Amino acid sequence: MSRSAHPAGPRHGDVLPEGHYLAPPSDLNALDPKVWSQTVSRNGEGVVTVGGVDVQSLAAEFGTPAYVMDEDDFRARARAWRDAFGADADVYYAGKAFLSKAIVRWLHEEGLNVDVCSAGELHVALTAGMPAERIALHGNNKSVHELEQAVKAGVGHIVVDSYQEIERLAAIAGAQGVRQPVLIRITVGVEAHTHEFIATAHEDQKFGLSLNGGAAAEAVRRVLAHPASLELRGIHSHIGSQIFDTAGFEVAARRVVGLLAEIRDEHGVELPEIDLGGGLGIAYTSEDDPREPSEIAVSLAEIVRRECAAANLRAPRLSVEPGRAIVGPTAFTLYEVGTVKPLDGLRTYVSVDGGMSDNIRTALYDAEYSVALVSRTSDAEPMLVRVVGKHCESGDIVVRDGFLPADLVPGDLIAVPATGAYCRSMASNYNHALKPPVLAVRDGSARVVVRRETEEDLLRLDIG
Ligand SMILES: Cc1ncc(COP(=O)(O)O)c(C=O)c1O
Ligand SMILES: N[C@@H](CCCC[NH3+])C(=O)O
Repeated sequence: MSRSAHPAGPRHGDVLPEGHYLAPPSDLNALDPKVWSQTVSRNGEGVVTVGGVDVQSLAAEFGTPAYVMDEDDFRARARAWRDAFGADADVYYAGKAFLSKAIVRWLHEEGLNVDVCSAGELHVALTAGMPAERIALHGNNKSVHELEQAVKAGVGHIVVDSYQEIERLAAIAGAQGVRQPVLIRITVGVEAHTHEFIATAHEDQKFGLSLNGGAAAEAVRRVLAHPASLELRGIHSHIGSQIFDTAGFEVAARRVVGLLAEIRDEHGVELPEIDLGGGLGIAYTSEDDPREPSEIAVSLAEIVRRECAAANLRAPRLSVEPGRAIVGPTAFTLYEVGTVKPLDGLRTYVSVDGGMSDNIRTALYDAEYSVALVSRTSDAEPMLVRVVGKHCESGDIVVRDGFLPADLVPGDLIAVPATGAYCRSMASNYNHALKPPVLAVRDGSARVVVRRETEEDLLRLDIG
């Protein structure tokens, strides 16, 4: 998420302030396949199409703003993870990135499991038909209600995150006469190279039980003290999100296997599973270089195999929990331009009909995004733009720095790619904005999988 310094690039007129880090792209009409989903292209008229449907038709039929999801691309990415990890591993899609009934059905069909972290996500996953044993429940402060629902449904794993939760869950499972399979979430002490707010394996934060401080080993003792109601299946580690450098995962894998060996030595049990979490980064701009799932699968499996052999342990079953890497690149947000406001010597502000209510990531994490004019092509010079929303907030920024053609006018459609993850799921009703719909597009047809909110929806909760 850090901005990389760019060497003094080509200058186009005076569009780029002196010393600016970003260079204009050589072709403003090009759609970099790194940041756009696989079926996106331009048709003969220069209009962008996805899944065989052009964005003008989408805007005319469904309105803007809208999240437009490429179903084939989603399925292909889900399958790529499934295939990369193979039959000896499980891939849990992290539902927090974006969850809906359609997504759950696609995951089910493609052979993936789901990780949920609230009763709400659990409800969606179960309602859409995901078998409970293929669901894992996470959370650092799961309520009694959430634990009861999960045990009652028969979820495959509950990932425990505190001593108090171990006791709570043991009591709940005991009361239901269930022996609940659990994993223990540990913090392995890795400083993941990502934004502070989304790094989760360093010591000073709320998730997990510390390996170095001994809390992880103590949690193992406490879970094993409830053999009738808790079945300790393994250890879980998640080091953070939007990570490109895989060294952190490798260190985590080594440390998790190290704990398995300590557990074997202290308790005489070999735990059969480990989960190394999610967190693989995606390309938000052409400068990002994510790794393929197949590379990650090979290196993680190899490290686990090697470390287990060295510790004389049977290799445990491996799980991973990618969210962003599956759904992030599959969708773009389609907006209509409302105003174009050039500020001399600075940049041009382009206001769209959405904003921080449909994409909070720029304001929250200083995240970078790309943007393109999608309703036509243009030969005009590039102009440096900031794409902003319509909220009462100067930090209401969707794309901090991007280039659009200088002949951009109100009514043009622009799109921000790679908004499939953590945009709709973190959307808000700030200023009573109506959350946009999610459209699934495939084989020349589009359908609404999550409808646009209406003003009636806003009033439904407001009982006066
Ligand atoms: C426990 C856990 N698993 C999986 C994920 C998914 O992360 P990502 O969407 O970065 O793959 C997260 C979010 O960071 C998480 O907290
Ligand atoms: N919501 C974050 C990532 C946190 C993932 C959940 N632990 C993002 O948009 O990048």
